Amino acid sequence: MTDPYTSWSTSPFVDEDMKQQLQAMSLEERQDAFYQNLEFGTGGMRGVLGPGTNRLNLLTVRRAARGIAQYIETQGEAAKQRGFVIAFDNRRMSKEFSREVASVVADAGVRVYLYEEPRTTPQLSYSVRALNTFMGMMITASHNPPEYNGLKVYGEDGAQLNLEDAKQVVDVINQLDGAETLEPASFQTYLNSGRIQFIGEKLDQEYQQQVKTVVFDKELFQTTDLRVVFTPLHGASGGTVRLLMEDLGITNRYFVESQMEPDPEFPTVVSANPEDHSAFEKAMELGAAKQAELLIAVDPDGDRVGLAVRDGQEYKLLNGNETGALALHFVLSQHQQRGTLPSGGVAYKTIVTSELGRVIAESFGVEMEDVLTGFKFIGEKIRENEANPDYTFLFGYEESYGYLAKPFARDKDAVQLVVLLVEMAAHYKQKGMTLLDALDALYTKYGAFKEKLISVTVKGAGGAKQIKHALEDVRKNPPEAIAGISVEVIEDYLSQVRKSQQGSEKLHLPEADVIKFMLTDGTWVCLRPSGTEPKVKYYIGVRKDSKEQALKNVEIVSGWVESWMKTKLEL
Ligand SMILES: O=P(O)(O)OC[C@H]1O[C@H](O)[C@H](O)[C@@H](O)[C@@H]1O
Repeated sequence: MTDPYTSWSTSPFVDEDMKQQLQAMSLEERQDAFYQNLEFGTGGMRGVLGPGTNRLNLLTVRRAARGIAQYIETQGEAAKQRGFVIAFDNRRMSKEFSREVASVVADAGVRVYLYEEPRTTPQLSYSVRALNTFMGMMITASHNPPEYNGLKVYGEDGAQLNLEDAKQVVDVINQLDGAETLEPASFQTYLNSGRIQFIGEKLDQEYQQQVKTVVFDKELFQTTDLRVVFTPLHGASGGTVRLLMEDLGITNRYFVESQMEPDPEFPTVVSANPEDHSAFEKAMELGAAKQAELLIAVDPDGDRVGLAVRDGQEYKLLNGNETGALALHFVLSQHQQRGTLPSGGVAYKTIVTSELGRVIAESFGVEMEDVLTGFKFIGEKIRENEANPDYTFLFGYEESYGYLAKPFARDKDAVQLVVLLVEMAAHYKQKGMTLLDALDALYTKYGAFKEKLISVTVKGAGGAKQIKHALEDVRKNPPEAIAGISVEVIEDYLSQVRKSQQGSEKLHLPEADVIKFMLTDGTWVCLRPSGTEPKVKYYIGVRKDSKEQALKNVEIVSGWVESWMKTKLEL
C-alpha cells in the first residue's frame, strides 16, 4: 500500500501549491503531518492548517463534509430538503472551507445556506433554528492561535451535536477513503442551480432583534452614565455588537477600533482569549483614557465573553464563575421584581462550575441542574424539556466564560451577554455599586465562594495515555482526605457511581472520564482531561465565611492537589 505522503504527493486532487509544500517538508514535519487522520470527535475537528492527513486543509475538510453529507442522506429526503447552514469566523482559509463544505454537502442533494462573510457561533446556532435546517456547521478554532482552524457541527435544535448523533457522524467519516482520493464538487454549479443560497442581512436583523429581548429595562441605557469599552479581539462579533449598542442607545460606548475588524492574524493581541489578562491590554488603554468602568472582550467566534471592572486606577478581571454568578443573580432578581419569575424555572451549570450558582438559584426557588463540561449538554437539556409547558429555561453557564440568557441560540452567546452585562453594570451603577461591589454583596449574602482551575500540559504521543493512567490511579487509590479535609463523597463519571458513607448510587449523566471529590467542609475537587487540548485540568472550589478565608483555602487545597497529581503523572 502506498504511504499517505506519497499518495497525497501524486493525487490529482492535491493542487500544485500544496504539492510544493509537501516536497519542502522535513522528515519530521512529514511524520507529524501524516501519522494519523486529524480526529473528528464529538466536538468536531480542530487543528493546525497545512498539508497532510493530520492537518486542516481543503482535503481533510472535504472528507469531513463528505461524511456529514452521507449522514444527512441516511436521514431521508425531508432532512435533505430542510438542509444545512454554514457560518465561519475570521480564520485563515475559513471562506474557502465554507465553500468546500457547501459544495460537498450540496453534491449529496442537500439544500445549503451559507453566510458570505464572518458571523459568530451563536448566530450560526440561531440560524439553524430560524431556517429550520436539519444541521449546521461553524468554521472556527475559537481562541486558538492564528495557525489553527476547525469545524463544529450543530443538530436541528441549534446545539452542538449530542453524543449519539456525533458518534454516528464520526463513524461515517471514519469509514471514508483517504482525503486525497475524494473528488471535489463544483461550488458554482450548485450556486447557479440555487441548491446553495447565500444568506445575510435578514437573519442578521432577526438575530439582533432577538438579542434585544434579553434586556429587562431598555430605558436604563438612555439614562445611565456608565462608560463601557468593547473589543471583539479581531473576531466576528464587532459589527453586530456595534449595531446593537447604537440601536439600544448605550451612550458612553467606546470601541477598540484597532481590534474591531475581523483579522485572521489577530495582529494586536498575544492571545485572543478573554480568559487571558493580555487580551484586555488595548481595552485597558482605551478604558483608562475614557475613564470607563467596564471593559468587555469577546472571543473571535463570539461565544465567550470576559469582563474587567474598574477598581480605583486599575482594572480587575472577573472570571467565568464570578461573571456567571452575577449574571444569574441579575436575571433572577429582575424576574422576581417584575413578577415574571416562573414556577418551573430551571438554570444550568456544569459540574466544574462554582456552587455559588446553585445557592443563588435555590434562593429564588429555581432549580439548578448540573451537566457535564461542554455547553452542548446545556443545549441538550433545553431541548429535552422545552415541550413541557411548565418548564422555563432561565440561564445557563459554565466557568469557561460561556453563558446563555435566552434559548433562541443553543450555544453560549457572548452577544446576548454583552447587552445583559452592560444593563447589569448600569443597574448597579444606579445604586452606587460597581460589579466588584455587587460580587461582594453576593458573598455576604450567600457565603464566600472561591474557585481555581489548574491546567497541566502533558504533550506528545504519550501525553493522553499518561493522563489516562494518572486518573486510573486516582480511581484505584482515592484519597481519604485532601489537604487534611476528609473526603465525604466521590463521584466517578466513568463508572457513573456516586459513593458516600451512606452507600452508592447511580449518577445520571453521560459517561465521562471525570472524578469529583466532595469534602466535609463544602470544598470540592474535580479532575478531568481536557477534550480540546493536551492538558489535564484540576478544578477546585471552596466556600467559607469570609473572602480572605476562601482565598487562603483555595490556595491550600490547590497546592495539595497539584503536588498529589504530580506524583500520579510522574512528572
Ligand atoms: O476543557 P476542555 O475540554 O478543553 O474544553 C474547553 C471548553 O470548551 C468548550 O468551550 C466547552 O463548551 C466548555 O465547556 C469547555 O470548558
